[in-house]
Amino acid sequence: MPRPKRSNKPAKERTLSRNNAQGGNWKVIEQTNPDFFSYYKTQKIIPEDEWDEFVKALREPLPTTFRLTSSRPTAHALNEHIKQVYVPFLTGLEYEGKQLQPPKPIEWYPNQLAWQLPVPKSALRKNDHMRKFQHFLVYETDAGNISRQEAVSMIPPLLLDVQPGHTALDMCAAPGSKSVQILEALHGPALHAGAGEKDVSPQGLLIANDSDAKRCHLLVHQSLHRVPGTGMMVTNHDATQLPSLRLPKDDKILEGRLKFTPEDEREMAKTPKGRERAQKEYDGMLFDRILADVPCSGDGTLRKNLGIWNDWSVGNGIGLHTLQLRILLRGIQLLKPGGRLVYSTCSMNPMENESVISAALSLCPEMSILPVPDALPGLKRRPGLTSWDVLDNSLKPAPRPGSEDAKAPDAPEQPEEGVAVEQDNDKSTVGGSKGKGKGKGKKGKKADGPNNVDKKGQRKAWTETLWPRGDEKEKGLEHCLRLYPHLQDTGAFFVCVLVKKGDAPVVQEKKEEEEQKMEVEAKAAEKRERSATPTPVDGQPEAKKARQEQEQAPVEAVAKDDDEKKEHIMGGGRPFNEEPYIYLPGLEDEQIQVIKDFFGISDSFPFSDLLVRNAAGAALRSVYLTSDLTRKLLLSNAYTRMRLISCGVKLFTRQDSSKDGTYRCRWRLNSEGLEVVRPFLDERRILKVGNETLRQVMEEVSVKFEDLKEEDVRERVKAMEPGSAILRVEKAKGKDIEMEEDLYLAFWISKTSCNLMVEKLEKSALSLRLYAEDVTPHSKAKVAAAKSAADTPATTDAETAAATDAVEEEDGEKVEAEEQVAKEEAGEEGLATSAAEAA
Ligand SMILES: C[S@@+](CC[C@H](N)C(=O)[O-])C[C@H]1O[C@@H](n2cnc3c(N)ncnc32)[C@H](O)[C@@H]1O
Repeated sequence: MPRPKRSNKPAKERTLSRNNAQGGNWKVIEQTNPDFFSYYKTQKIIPEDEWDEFVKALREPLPTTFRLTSSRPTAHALNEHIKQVYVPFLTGLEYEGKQLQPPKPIEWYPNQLAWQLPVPKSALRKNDHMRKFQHFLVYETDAGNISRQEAVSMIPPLLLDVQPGHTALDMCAAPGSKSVQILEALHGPALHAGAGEKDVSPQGLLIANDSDAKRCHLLVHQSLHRVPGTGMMVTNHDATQLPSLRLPKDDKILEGRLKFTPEDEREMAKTPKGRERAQKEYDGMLFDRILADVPCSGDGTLRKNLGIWNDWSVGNGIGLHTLQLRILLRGIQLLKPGGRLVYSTCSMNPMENESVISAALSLCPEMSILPVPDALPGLKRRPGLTSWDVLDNSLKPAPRPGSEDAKAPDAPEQPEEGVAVEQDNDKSTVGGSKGKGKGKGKKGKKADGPNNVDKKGQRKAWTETLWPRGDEKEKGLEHCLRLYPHLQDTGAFFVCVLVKKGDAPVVQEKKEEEEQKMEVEAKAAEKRERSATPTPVDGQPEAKKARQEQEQAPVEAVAKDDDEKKEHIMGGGRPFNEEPYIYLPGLEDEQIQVIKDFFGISDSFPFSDLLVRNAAGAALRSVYLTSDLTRKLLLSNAYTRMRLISCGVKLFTRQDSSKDGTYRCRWRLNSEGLEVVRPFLDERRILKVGNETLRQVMEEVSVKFEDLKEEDVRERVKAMEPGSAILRVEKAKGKDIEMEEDLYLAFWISKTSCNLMVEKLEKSALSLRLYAEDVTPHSKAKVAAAKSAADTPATTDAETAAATDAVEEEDGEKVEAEEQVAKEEAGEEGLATSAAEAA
């Protein structure tokens, strides 16, 4: 899009008109900050002759960017759909007298699977064609086929070069856009339709970690569910203290084990015999790939986080330097010899970038920077700095430890940890382990607090690692990548690719303090598990007895217990109140045997990798599948030690109805796990239907057997045993589209009717793609309600407004709605609900 003409008005007015143009009513922010400009001019981050262009770009709104979930079978078809349908549809448009540009592929993104749309938000909302496209983006995002992500934020995972089979760690992962990219890479590249089946479960492992528990849950529900993987785990540690995880030297020691008990954990951590056993039986886990996308001051996000213009200070970056360095150093310890680590920030400040890298390289001679000049052809980048100044908040040289300046009584104190910003997703939030909250560390001029004095009550000196050491050229710091807004109309970013020598010695750091913390966790877990596990009766094994009792008990009651506030387990000084993960005894478990028979699951399915999340270790509500490697980890480390928030793929969910007698198997296949389990199923639960039936079940909440239009489908459904099934549509046809790949959807067959078991938004996305409109009952009801409430003139307005609101909601509100859908749409009860909904 041609940029709106810049006027010569002062910055304040310019900002106001920009906000109005975007349809917002934010408070006016002056897009200027003299300290910011002087600081970066002094640091010479931009050549003199590019400065004005750089500043101009910083003041422009950021274009919309998105990428396709490359590992999904639909990726290429959807990309073609954008090219063939939407690009022509969005070409030649005008808005307020200006030409609007259609989306264009991001040049350097592999396989042209990422796009940039340089159109102001107001045009997206108000131009009819653009609004339709926005609608499409919203639904495909909710369905997990598209991720809205800042272009430069896509770079670190690409340079990490993750391959299927790798073990990867994302140290600061929330909200998760880069973790999703890593998972996609673990899956391997998407296959073009018709290229045949591929293993849908990613090889290898990703541990996505974040120190903020709430953000960890966001990570699970908002991001990782897009690329369900049996080798995915989410943990909640301070990345500077990530524990070394054990892996068994010989798998035999895991035989017959269903969990790693807190007693095991305590023994291994505490007693000499236990330590000896740990050394004999286990290795510490190291990773092939590590991403350290650390909390940072975020001034690279100025184009969308306008508040940074006001809040920016030298101290914000300096205050995060030590935390960033400590995270990087822990990452280096956990990296395999020969492995690759990518360090990145959305900050332009050398205090958070080159100085961190330089210090780490001085401390870790086994590491070096990998030059990547040929990676991502088309990406414009600038080299890393090899010299910089450490300045205080008055932009004067800061006192270097040991220098005369530092000893002076009026030497400025080092700022505390500052404001950390997260760069991804359109809604930005302030993140950071410490230094959260605006204003903290601002201007770095707080009065002496406990953090600014050492144990002897002396003022803390500035950190030596902030300063360049003079060997930055030899260290190859110019091989770092600096991405700036004026180069390709993006945000700013810093990326450095580091590699560890293949023959580097392995350092398994073990802090006593860390072990003590783990012991406290283990004790608390033990206590909690004891109180949650029913006492054994009649000499039966605990888990079996528990399972039998629980099976007889009404599930509602169990569910209620599960939901009750759980005991907090303190770990690292922070609460940890997650349920344990316990493996089921494979086919020895009665429920799993029922599931196997009902769905016709082949013997080659890894039944021993199925687990549950409850202290009783019984199949009560959900059954998950993990990879073999995940299983080894979970059976060698207590979940409390791992601070495990989530792992594996939810395959089966218990489906209860008032008429339980109707169903031999009360378990339904989860949409999320469908692709994982499908290759192991025989034909008994697969219902092949044509386009007519597909349209029917898309339009109705539930369809009675006798109303099914396709006769053969009607007969087949009647003959099938009630319960969960999979709908298969070969080459589904819609308005102007014929899908190349077969469509598989979770389905439910009750006694007299049947219905889809797909999340509402996912159903809407599919409908839009197939029929170019949302034909689902959910959308109809919503639009009707919106129409009558607001007397909205056009259907599309209401739909788009609702959809736009949905994407702009806080991430946390977009949680998976499957259970609710299941309750509403399943069986006879579902019919009643749907009737009410339709009414
Ligand atoms: C820049 S954001 C990460 C963005 C993420 N990589 C993505 O692509 O979506 C930084 C994250 O670091 C987390 N964080 C802050 N301090 C941390 C620490 N000490 N250990 C681990 N995570 C930390 C914050 O909660 C925040 O989610």
